[in-house]
Amino acid sequence: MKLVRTFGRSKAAAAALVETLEQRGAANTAKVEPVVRRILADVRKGGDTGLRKYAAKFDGLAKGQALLVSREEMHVAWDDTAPELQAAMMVARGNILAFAEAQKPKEWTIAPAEGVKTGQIVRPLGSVGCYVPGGRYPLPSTLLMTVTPAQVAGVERIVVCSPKPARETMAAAWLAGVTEFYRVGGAQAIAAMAFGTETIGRVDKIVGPGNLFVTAAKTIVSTECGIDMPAGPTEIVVTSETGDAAGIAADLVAQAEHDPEALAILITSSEALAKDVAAAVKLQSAKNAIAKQSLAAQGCIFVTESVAEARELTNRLAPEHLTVDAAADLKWVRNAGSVFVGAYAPQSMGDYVSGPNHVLPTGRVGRLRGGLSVMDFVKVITVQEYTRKGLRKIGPHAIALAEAEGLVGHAESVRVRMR
Ligand SMILES: NC(=O)c1ccc[n+]([C@@H]2O[C@H](COP(=O)([O-])OP(=O)(O)OC[C@H]3O[C@@H](n4cnc5c(N)ncnc54)[C@H](O)[C@@H]3O)[C@@H](O)[C@H]2O)c1
Ligand SMILES: N[C@H](CO)Cc1c[nH]c[nH+]1
Ligand SMILES: [Zn+2]
Repeated sequence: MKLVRTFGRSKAAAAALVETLEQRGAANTAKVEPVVRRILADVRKGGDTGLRKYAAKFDGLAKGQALLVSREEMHVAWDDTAPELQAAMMVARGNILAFAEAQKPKEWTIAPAEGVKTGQIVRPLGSVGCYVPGGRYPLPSTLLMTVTPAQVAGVERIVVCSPKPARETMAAAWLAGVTEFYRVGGAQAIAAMAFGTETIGRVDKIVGPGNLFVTAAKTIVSTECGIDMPAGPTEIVVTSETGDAAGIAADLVAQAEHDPEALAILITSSEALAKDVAAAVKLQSAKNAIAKQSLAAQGCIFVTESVAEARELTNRLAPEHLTVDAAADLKWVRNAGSVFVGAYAPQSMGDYVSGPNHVLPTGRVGRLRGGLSVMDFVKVITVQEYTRKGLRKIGPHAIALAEAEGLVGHAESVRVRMR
């Protein structure tokens, strides 16, 4: 990992690096945009034919192979899964379910004046597409993380797309009760869910993580289909003064192993911790080819002049995963997808079993929102109800505002009911 001091002689270089990191999300999308646009256009025009062409090219889909993964295939996959893994999936699903239930927005009503009721009702989306990555590793955990909150929200039609689905992913689908699962991935799967094909009906919203191609495709289709957020190649920032070097290094290596494009960063004002973590990362990543590649390409350790500067830089980067030393640190955290507190909270626990979602914003979108949640699968619709008395009470204020805006029709629509 590159060691970068934010003061002294390397101050300018550090500032330039931070700017590059800030622009990384958009720059990465731009790199793959031409090829992704071509795939999207081909699937939009060619439907199943276009989809199959790319699924065969990138993921080895056989000619004539069914796109739909049958319930029977999922059942066989579940039966072939080792009991320990079945148990792990059940624990993960239970915790994700409980967390999503707790997060579900509530319906409520208030009375701003006598005879006036305002409130909100909560309704599920009609249909969603859950993208489950399957390029480098099968991610059954992502199937549980995307499908479960959609079910808690009450979404009627839940579609899953995953390229060359592994037995473990199909087993997770069985556990979650998935009924519409297609063995397609990449930008072509995003196109199919956004535009529809003969086999795959379009959905209202696409959620889930993926590599650069998937993330760029989601961003492009977002003008005509809802999306959750860019949840692209994994990012980790550890901001620590007192952490344990071996544990910090293990988290950096773990998240770096997702993708050569993954981003792993330590921010500290402690020169000694920086050096210890650098040495531990070198050792721990020695046999992990992908982690080694991403750490060499993007990994860096910022040594800041002060603790305050370390915190400010962390919020500027708005990372997907953030680890801090202690609960007191939560006070200064403003931007992050998910926060892990203390030496005994490996980020991998959040990836699998804690319950909060592991589908998290990348590319500094942590400035705008947290991870995927049940809120992504519902609409909060406001409601307002008046009695004649209520209208007479606050109607004149609406008339005053309407007249100030010159909207005489608005004013009259209130006045006519007050007579
Ligand atoms: N941010 C999050 O919440 C989060 C969560 C889990 C995983 N991830 C990320 O998801 C990603 C998973 O990536 P993956 O590659 O393993 O699986 P993936 O399913 O995202 O991508 C595989 C697909 O990429 C497409 N593809 C590959 N090479 C291509 C090319 N040259 N041209 C066009 N399309 C091409 C193929 O269609 C293939 O189906 C990783 O980057 C990981 O870090 C992020
Ligand atoms: N760390 C990933 C999010 O960036 C999620 C994941 C799934 N499996 C293992 N990890
Ligand atoms: Zn992970």
